[in-house]
Amino acid sequence: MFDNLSDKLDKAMHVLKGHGQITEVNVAETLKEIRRALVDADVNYKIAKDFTSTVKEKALGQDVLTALKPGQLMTKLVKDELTELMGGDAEGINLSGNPSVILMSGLQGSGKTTFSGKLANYLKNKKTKKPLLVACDVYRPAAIDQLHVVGDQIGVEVFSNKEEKNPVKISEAAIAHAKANGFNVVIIDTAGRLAVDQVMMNEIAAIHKAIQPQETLFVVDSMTGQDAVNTAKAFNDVLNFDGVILTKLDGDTRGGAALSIKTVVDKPIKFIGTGEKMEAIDVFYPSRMADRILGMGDVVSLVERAQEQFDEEEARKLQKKIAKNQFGFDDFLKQIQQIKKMGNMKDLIGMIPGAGKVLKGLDIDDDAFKGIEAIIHSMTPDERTKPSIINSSRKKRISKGSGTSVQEVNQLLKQFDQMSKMMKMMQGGGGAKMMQMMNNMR
Ligand SMILES: Nc1nc2c(ncn2[C@@H]2O[C@H](COP(=O)(O)OP(=O)(O)OP(=O)(O)O)[C@@H](O)[C@H]2O)c(=O)[nH]1
Repeated sequence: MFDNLSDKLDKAMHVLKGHGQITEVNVAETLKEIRRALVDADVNYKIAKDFTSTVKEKALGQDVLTALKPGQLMTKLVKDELTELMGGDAEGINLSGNPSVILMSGLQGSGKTTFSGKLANYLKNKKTKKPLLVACDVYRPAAIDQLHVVGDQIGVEVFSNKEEKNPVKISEAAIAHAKANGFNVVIIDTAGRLAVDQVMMNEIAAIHKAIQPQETLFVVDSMTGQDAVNTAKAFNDVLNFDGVILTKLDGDTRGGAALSIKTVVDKPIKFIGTGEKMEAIDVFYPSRMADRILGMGDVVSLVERAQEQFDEEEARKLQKKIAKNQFGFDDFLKQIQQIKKMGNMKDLIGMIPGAGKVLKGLDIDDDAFKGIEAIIHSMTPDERTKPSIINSSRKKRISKGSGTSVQEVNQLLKQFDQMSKMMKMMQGGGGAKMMQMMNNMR
């Protein structure tokens, strides 16, 4: 996420390294670099210029006796300003209505339908709501089918009517259906167009006026950079929406949309989409995002994700297995699946402070566990519970079955063996011995 920007900001801070204090001269060069980094990330020039002016004012106004070194001070000031630029405090969505009606707006392909599903899934699982999804695209039957596929996937009912060509009527009927059937949130997915046009704007304005939603959200593809900001402005002029959803932040986006939208439309970014899966949705926290941009990671989100996946019952079972020396490849596979549920590898690594810098240039596969999983899947149940029986002919068979080399199979077996020993030791509290083992593994 925002790798280029992070890199450039890091270099900009470097200018101050070795200087005892911030002066007009050394700060000027750093600020020039910061401005350039922001403009390169597709941030509007005026926003970038205002940004550096504020940082400069604050930097020169700081007490010279501050305990922070100039580089650290500048990083803190930039972090604070980035947070401010992206919206200050995190803002939730309004769920006060009964039902609460949420209207989705945005261009075709921005990720409206996918996000409607993600939001329904999030509200159902994390907020114990009973959501109803509504398909209001009266032009493309395929869009209605797509929402049904999403609904089936997450176990949420979808309201649609392919015969009705008036989206206002569909929305009203859906709300009546929700009231009669105990749904407390209604998420309306509307039709998008390839570009902003009057017909689409009139249509969504009419829906908006008729149903008076508690929350109108504008969904935008963050990969579209400055265009994202222009589209946001056009929609906001008509709808006066409540919040922005930035999708596809998992891609190679430069970050400009995230950094400029709040200033242009003065509406908060509420959620971000970080993948195609239904779980790839995150509440947007400006301060955590600023940390990530500055390469400081986002440990809070990482721990939260781990906690979400943590199952106490499973953990207890696992502990018992480890104690009895019964931890096998099936358990290992389960652990991998849990990690995978936390998000893609690139995203997770980006949350570890400093990791981005250390692993720079390394091509981390989205599915880094593919090879390991293939190897385990090629093992027999017996081999999974008693890896010690895997002799050389079995290794050959496993490598063939998984499309890997015998060397890779060997490597996994060795790592698994060391890991099992380490786990056993952790149970027994053999600290020093474990350190020795970790050193060996390295
Ligand atoms: N990588 C990634 N892909 C996404 C994300 N959100 C949506 N997509 C993909 O983007 C494409 C378009 O998403 P849709 O949800 O169909 O977009 P839409 O706005 O509903 O488009 P229409 O229904 O045609 O108006 C699909 O292939 C999605 O899988 C995201 O956060 N990350």
